[in-house]
Amino acid sequence: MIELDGVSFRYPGGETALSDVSMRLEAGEKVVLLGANGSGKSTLLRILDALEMPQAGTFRFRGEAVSGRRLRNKAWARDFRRRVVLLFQNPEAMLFNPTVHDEIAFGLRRAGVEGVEERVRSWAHRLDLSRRLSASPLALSQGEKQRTCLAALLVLEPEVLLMDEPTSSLDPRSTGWLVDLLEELPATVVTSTHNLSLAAELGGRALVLGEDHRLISDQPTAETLADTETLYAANLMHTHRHRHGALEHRHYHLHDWD
Ligand SMILES: Nc1ncnc2c1ncn2[C@@H]1O[C@H](COP(=O)(O)OP(=O)(O)OP(=O)(O)O)[C@@H](O)[C@H]1O
Repeated sequence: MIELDGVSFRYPGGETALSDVSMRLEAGEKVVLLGANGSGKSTLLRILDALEMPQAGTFRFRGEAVSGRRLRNKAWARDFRRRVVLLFQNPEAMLFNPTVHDEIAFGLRRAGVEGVEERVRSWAHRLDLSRRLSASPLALSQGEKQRTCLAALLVLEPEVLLMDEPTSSLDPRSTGWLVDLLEELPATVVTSTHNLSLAAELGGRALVLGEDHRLISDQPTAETLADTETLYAANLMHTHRHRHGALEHRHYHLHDWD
């Protein structure tokens, strides 16, 4: 469903953000994207959402090359944007409607879909937002904002859901709920995180970006988590000194904070 071949990307005037990345995602796969700060996770998600175009390599969606020229075709772009959606790291970037209800309804109204009201209520219920439908999105807590953004995307019933560090503003209950939702969702899902303790729950397959912006590992998540060499190389693990009384020794530690 998604194919990247030799994709490299550099922001205007910036350093390389992605280097020679190739991978394939099948429909319905749940994949976790791991990498240290600055390794290129957000950039990769932005390319998969066609917000950035790689300077080298190709991105194919359902067998078709995604290019600037294709996106200038309004009907093609509208169809792509309904099928592939991205939950930004910062939910504020996505919220601009006066109420939570309008926020969730926005994409449906724009797409001219039938039964807007019923769909909005159903997703608000699934995301525990029913009591907040008339609130301003700006008056919500971070976790509620995140869930509102997610409802606004899921109501479109996308084929591909891309999520950039979604757990950073969620408390344990909401995180548990997100993990359960992922299990039920038929969509292909790519979730970025540097929280290794959640990786296995977010996807059965793990892609790891190294600090050189290359894809350094693509294997089942359980194998990645046991692969200390790769985790160390990706700077997802470190050693530090411990003191127990007069004794000092070194431990390996996973970087599992958000
Ligand atoms: N808008 C931008 N302009 C210039 N350089 C950028 C821009 N956004 C990101 N970069 C650079 O591209 C590289 C990859 O950044 P990216 O945000 O994709 O990494 P990340 O893995 O998502 O990091 P984090 O875990 O901190 O969110 C970094 O070196 C970063 O400084």
